[in-house]
Amino acid sequence: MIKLLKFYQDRGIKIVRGEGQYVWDERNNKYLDLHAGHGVAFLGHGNKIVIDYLKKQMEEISTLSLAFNTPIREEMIKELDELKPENLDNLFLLNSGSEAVELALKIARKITKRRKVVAFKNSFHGRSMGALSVTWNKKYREPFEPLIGPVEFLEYNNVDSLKSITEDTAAVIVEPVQGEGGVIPAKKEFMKSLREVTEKVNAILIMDEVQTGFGRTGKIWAHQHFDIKTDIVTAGKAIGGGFPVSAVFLPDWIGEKIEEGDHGSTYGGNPLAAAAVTAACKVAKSEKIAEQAQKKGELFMRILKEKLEDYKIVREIRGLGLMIGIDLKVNPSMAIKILQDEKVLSLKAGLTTIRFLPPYLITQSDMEWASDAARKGISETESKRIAS
Ligand SMILES: Cc1ncc(COP(=O)(O)O)c(C=O)c1O
Repeated sequence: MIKLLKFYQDRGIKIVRGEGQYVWDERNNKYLDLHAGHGVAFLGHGNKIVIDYLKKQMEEISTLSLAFNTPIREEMIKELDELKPENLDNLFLLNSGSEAVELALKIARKITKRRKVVAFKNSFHGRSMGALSVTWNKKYREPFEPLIGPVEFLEYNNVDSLKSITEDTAAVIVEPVQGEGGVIPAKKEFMKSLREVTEKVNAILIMDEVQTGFGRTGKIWAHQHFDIKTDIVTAGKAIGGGFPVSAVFLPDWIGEKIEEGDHGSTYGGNPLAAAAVTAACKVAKSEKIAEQAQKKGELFMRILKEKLEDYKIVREIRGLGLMIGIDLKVNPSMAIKILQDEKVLSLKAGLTTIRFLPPYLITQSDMEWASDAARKGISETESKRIAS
């Protein structure tokens, strides 16, 4: 029988359906889903508006090249206009976060006519060749070298390290909160300095908001926490309400220099993706998802701190909005497994962090459930460590 390659460790359960912040396995066990398909299901599973838009679009027309116009794309543009990052009035749609990063890197090279890209230690930007080149983890990169270069990795949150950004830098790519790298929020002075330096040397600042974007951190765009404007924003995951779609936002001064043939995609901006994004925007506005993420994130963090901070193996509980990491002094895999046994799905970040990426629908009792499950996972990990 043909084998489906997964590239991820199998979690040992078969999920058959999802609704809101919950999923169910084949034995009808209910789980709180703080994994959310690597953060995609921020609007919850099976959002009614997203489903209705997709069904209708499927019936009307599901595929149509960008060479032709169609009403759903016009509707999407109208909806997205109120949510787009400030000054970034040009949009290209693709299908995954990595593809959005690829396009951003291509554009930076074309516009600046420079080659070097600066990224940061612990960064994650995807696994296609360009995106992988600016991803920090050597384990992901080394088997595929030589990658696209030159790339220089600087210390994240270290203003001094920004001196290496010079007139030969085409672009700097940064996550406002490093996700895969360990849920590490950027410091305000770091982001402000990064903006200043890139402006000074005319390097393009690419804000990779694939994980942080669309409300998760308590603002529609996480870089808004730092009162800065950026040159390019890449988005993905949450923006399609579960449908695979990504986006690159650009300002006019870059958009004007893009020519026919510079990029393209068979599926990019297809009517189904446009329908999904339109619906997601409607939900984002009517449900005020960013405000909810901010309030709920603060509450969740408080509950987690109360219940977990006293454990010796807990180094730090940190995050922004509903992007939360419990950083341990040890490998978190056993705790993540115990969380799953307690019917709470979470994921690993970096080498030592338990990561929660909840749907915005999470309630206080869900938070208590997750915190109690985390306490069990952490206390058992701690006792096992003491015993060994
Ligand atoms: C910040 C960031 N950029 C890019 C990506 C790659 O996205 P995708 O897996 O959709 O290609 C991810 C995925 O986790 C991400 O977190």
